[in-house]
Amino acid sequence: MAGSPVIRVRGLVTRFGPQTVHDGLDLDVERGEVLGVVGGSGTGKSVLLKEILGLIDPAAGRIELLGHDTAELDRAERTALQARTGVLFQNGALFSSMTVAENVMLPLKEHTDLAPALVAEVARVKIAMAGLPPDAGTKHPAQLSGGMIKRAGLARALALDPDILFLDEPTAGLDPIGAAAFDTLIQGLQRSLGLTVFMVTHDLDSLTSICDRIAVLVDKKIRVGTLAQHLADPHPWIHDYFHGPRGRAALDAKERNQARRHEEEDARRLAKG
Ligand SMILES: Nc1ncnc2c1ncn2[C@@H]1O[C@H](COP(=O)(O)OP(=O)(O)OP(=O)(O)O)[C@@H](O)[C@H]1O
Repeated sequence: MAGSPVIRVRGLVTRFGPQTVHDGLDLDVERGEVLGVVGGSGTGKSVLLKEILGLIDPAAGRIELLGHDTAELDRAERTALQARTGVLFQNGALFSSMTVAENVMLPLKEHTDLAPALVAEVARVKIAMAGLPPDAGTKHPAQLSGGMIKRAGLARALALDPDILFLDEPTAGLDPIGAAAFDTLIQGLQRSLGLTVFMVTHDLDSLTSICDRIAVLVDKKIRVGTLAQHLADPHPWIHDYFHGPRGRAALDAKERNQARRHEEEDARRLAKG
């Protein structure tokens, strides 16, 4: 994770009318890490994601994305930079009048000069990478389950081989098995593609199982740390979040998974003799 951060936020202030959402927020996201972003409802997680992407302008502060100060870019430069990111919005944000394949092809048509046959082929590969069956490409969003919509949105987010993947509540609305499968998929893609992942989530299982570090939005700022660091943080919201019943259950599950992995390693070692 050496080198300059792929996202660097300094002194961010966000206001909507009289409401101040962020007040002097700083954040560094390192290349190749999975950063989980948590915080109470309305603390500005989604707004932060949109500001980093250049979809909302902050009232003050500086945001650097992949080494570029986003405020200094003209429209074309901003669009080119956005093409190096992929976003999975909370509800998939698929275009309902288009098939899944057409949704995935859209960024390729807009941002590349690839021949139509190649565009279709790339879309087919991305749909498979997102864990969807081949026939999913011909379906419309209304014909898909919630989990399939997330995967289709993910396929579209991966269309342009992004450096950074932004996920807004990727497991919200999925059952625990579907959510765990989605986490595994994200982790596999992150490792094989070397992605940086910025993931807004309420899902403690995702935080404990796939995130390298966790950013907590409290008091209009961010505190970033490992799970162990947050567990030792006396801030009341952070303490309640990680030590509450849901936090405890997720940590127990993490410990059980670790114990199972150690057992598997031991069994493999014994089998080898
Ligand atoms: N375009 C907007 N105009 C005015 N206020 C907004 C706008 N977008 C967000 N807000 C306000 O900013 C605050 C932060 O919103 P945001 O959606 O980022 O919260 P969040 O932390 O993602 O919450 P949740 O976990 O409930 O999704 C909220 O009070 C919201 O009402």
